[in-house]
Amino acid sequence: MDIRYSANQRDFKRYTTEEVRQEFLMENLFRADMVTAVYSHVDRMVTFGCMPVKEEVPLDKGIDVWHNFGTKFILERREIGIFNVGGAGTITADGVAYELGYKDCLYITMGTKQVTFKSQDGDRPAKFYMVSAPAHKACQTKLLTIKDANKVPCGDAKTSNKRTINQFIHPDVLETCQLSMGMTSLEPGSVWNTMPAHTHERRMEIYFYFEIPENEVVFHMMGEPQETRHVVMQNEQAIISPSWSIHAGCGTANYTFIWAMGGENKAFDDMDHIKNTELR
Ligand SMILES: O=C[C@H](O)[C@@H](O)CC(=O)C(=O)O
Ligand SMILES: [Zn+2]
Repeated sequence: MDIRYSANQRDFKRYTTEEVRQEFLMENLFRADMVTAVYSHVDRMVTFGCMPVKEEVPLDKGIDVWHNFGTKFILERREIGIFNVGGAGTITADGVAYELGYKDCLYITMGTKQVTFKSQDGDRPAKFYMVSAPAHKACQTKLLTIKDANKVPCGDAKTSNKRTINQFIHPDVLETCQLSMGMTSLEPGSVWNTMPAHTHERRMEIYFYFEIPENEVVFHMMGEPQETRHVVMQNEQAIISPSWSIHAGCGTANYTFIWAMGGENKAFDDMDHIKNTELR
């Protein structure tokens, strides 16, 4: 399994482009009938990707669970949030089947032994993007559609950041141990997410960019507010943001992204905003 040990903000200042990418960027998440997993030591958050084509693929396919997690099954002491960013598919969790269309989300509780993924049509495979956090109690496994999400319109076309934050796995919608996840959609002509940028010392965050049109990219900004770097990201790539790092992006076209957070608290608005003019 791809393991990322936490990098600190002092050494980060001296990283080359390649070192920044190796440390934080996650590529090739969706490989046919495989599970890709990246274990980050930042809050022990694990990012998974699975694209079932011909097979029904178990979450632990190709993963030595005892070696990497020290448990008998992956969700023995973990919870997970899953978004489908591909064709229609089915997730089966301990015998219960959940149908997920495009952009539907499933939260699966700690204690779930068997999780498998299947596509309805292998020619239009489902793509399951997932983030898992350590958990300490069982919550309710729940399917959340875009209709169930708490919608927060924000930004403005004048500042090129008109967008809707869809809060799916969020305290107002669903109880979890520490995971929160949602999806932010930018309107055509709006390309900036987040600004003004923020950090949240008490949580880490992972961004997964998708719906980036062909030949377009997103310049993802990271680093301490006064020591920023950018990572040029392509469609369906994800990036880790430690608590000390801003996380904001500017696309060469509009796009959508899924954010996932874990750490000390679940208070969505617990952010330390940085004035645009104070960034360096
Ligand atoms: O801590 C919260 C996260 O960074 C995102 O929800 C921000 C976001 O989706 C946006 O403003 O575009
Ligand atoms: Zn954030």
